[in-house]
Amino acid sequence: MFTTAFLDLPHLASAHGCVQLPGSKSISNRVLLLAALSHGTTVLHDLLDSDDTRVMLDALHALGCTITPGQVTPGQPLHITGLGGALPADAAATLFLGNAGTAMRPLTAALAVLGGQFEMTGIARMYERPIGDLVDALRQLGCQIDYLGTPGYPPLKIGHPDFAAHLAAPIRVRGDVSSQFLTSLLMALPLLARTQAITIDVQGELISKPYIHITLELLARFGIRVENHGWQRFVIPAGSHYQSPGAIHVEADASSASYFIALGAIATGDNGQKSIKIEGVGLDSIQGDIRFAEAAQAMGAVVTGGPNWLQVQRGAWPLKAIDLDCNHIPDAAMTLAAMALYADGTTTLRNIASWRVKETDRIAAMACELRKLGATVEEGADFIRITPPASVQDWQAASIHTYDDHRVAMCFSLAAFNPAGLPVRIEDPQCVAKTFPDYFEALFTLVQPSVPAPVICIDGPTASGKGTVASLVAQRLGFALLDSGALYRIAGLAATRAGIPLEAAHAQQIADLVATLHIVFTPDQRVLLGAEDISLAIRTEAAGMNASRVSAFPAVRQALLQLQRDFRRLPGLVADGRDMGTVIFPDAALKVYLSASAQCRAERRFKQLIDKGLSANIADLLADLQARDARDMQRSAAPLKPAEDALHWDNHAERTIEQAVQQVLAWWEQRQPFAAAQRP
Ligand SMILES: Nc1ncnc2c1ncn2[C@@H]1O[C@H](COP(=O)(O)OP(=O)(O)OP(=O)(O)O)[C@@H](O)[C@H]1O
Ligand SMILES: Nc1ccn([C@@H]2O[C@H](COP(=O)(O)O)[C@@H](O)[C@H]2O)c(=O)n1
Repeated sequence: MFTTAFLDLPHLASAHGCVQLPGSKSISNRVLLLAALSHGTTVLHDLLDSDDTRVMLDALHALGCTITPGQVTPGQPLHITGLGGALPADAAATLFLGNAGTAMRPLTAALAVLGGQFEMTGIARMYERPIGDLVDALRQLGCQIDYLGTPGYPPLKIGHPDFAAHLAAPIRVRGDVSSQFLTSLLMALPLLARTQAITIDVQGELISKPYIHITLELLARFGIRVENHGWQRFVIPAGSHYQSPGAIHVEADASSASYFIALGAIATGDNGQKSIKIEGVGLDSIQGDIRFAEAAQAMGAVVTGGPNWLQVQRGAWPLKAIDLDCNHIPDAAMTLAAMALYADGTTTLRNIASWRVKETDRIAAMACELRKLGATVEEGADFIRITPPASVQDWQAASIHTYDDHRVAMCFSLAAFNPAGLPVRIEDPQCVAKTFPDYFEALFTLVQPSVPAPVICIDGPTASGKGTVASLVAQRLGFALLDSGALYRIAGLAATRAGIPLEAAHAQQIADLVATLHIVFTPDQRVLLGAEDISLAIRTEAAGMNASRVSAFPAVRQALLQLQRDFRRLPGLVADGRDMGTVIFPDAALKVYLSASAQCRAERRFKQLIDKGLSANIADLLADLQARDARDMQRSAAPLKPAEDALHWDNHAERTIEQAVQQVLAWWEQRQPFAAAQRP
């Protein structure tokens, strides 16, 4: 997951390939709660691991469920032993539910029915998301729920219920604000239906019926067969009780599929040879958002599918503008707003009032961000109308504010295919953690940029600070990192171990050896040669000197050339070394040359070694680094020198690491088209 302040998507040209989607959030949090309320142990396969499922799991732990392993682990099922429909009389807990509506609402209902002393808390936005209609419905039953802040909104305090004389009458709940209120009652009230049927009457037109469909399907898997009377009355039969189904497989998230369906419609090109294959969810999905596929088809996508997969290609281009009631696909409909940027006219999405009370006011958010890109947008209480930028010149490079809303972030990644060749900046990209933590990584495996991914080169002599600065710049931008010196160090180490003299006469032998090496840089910055961790072995001063010797051989440099260029990937690369800007990436978007006096560098290296617990002597270090400088600068092959277009930073003794990092980032920012004025 990208945890950077922003993520710059370079302009993207096309897409194709296969993506395996993470589990559905709606299904994951429902089955977690249903398993927790049941008798017996449920084995859950393919659960989503995200912010919203994590808060649910934490809450269930706090309530006393046995859960192994303690968290969602890729490829491993999760075993959850339920509470058997009851809590100890003295049950008490404060539950933090973040911004997860699928946790706050159903847990509130279940705990209000089970009784205890609970505080239901979350982040600030959760306290702006209404829950009053659910609380009113639960109070009709005799549940004890108090508001701890603004009436009608979390945080809440739950006590022990008094059901005397309340169960016989139908429970009334509004269905026109959020279908989660009805879902919550449908999941909680079977706990009271052992001896008598419970009836729920929906007030107003029920919105988002497909989500209720998911709830009913999953309830049936856990032994609760609810009668559905025309989506206005639901009856939980007497004698209902939760029973674990044993094992459940969670479908991939149909809402998450919408971004990749849109990607196929927008970016697979006209010749019909490329496509996006989506695995984990098919046209027979129980999730309502699968009907996004129909909306995408109406806009021109060619969608085929089977039981557990979808395949999408571009059909009509430009896409066709549509006018659609989106009540049945409220979440995925946001993706249509992004597709509307590529349509042949004005697209209107109607009946989406629920957008106003989601993670953010989504109508306002989408309107604001689409306008930044150059679209003309009209918004109403329950609709949005989008006209794409009138011409290529009307597109603007935008820094997209994401409002802590995963769907805003994912939708606007699609704007990187704009016809104007502009990059798109996604602010706070880690908001996708709510449902799809690795969304951008998945996207990057499918897309091709219109020009090679951007590179920032940081060259300079030994101990000038390049490695330190490059690593921090890469972290802040979410870019990959190439420590090219490590490759020469590995070459020197491998040759020495193989007994090959580090002399020009053996250069080809060393180069041949280098070509056979299996080198891996791990995400936690360890270096593996085959299975061996050589991170420390290559960091000695002797290894640096050997690297300097082998690096003077053109054959060795040639053997490492493509390996270095292969580090270039989306969203970008920071490369440090001696010839990054002059030889390896001559087209780099930014080249920086770091320098510092030999004395300053020797002192820094001395401190670095002492801090690592290694013995060192400044005079020896100074002599060594001067020898290395001389060899690196004087060799004929790719000598150390600033690229002609490099920017210089004197990293002298008075300057801090952070100053150097800020300077490089400032130079980088100057080359980006995102106007600071756009940011709210
Ligand atoms: N202003 C600064 N900028 C960068 N590094 C600094 C600075 N001040 C102190 N240092 C320290 O200098 C030491 C040397 O830095 P670093 O290892 O990044 O250099 P390098 O140029 O990559 O060296 P080499 O090419 O030998 O790998 C590190 O311990 C780093 O923390
Ligand atoms: N692009 C590069 C990088 C490094 N070298 C040589 O390797 C030696 C070790 O590099 P460090 O950055 O890890 O200290 C260095 O002294 C250079 O001789 C190179 O030639 N080209």
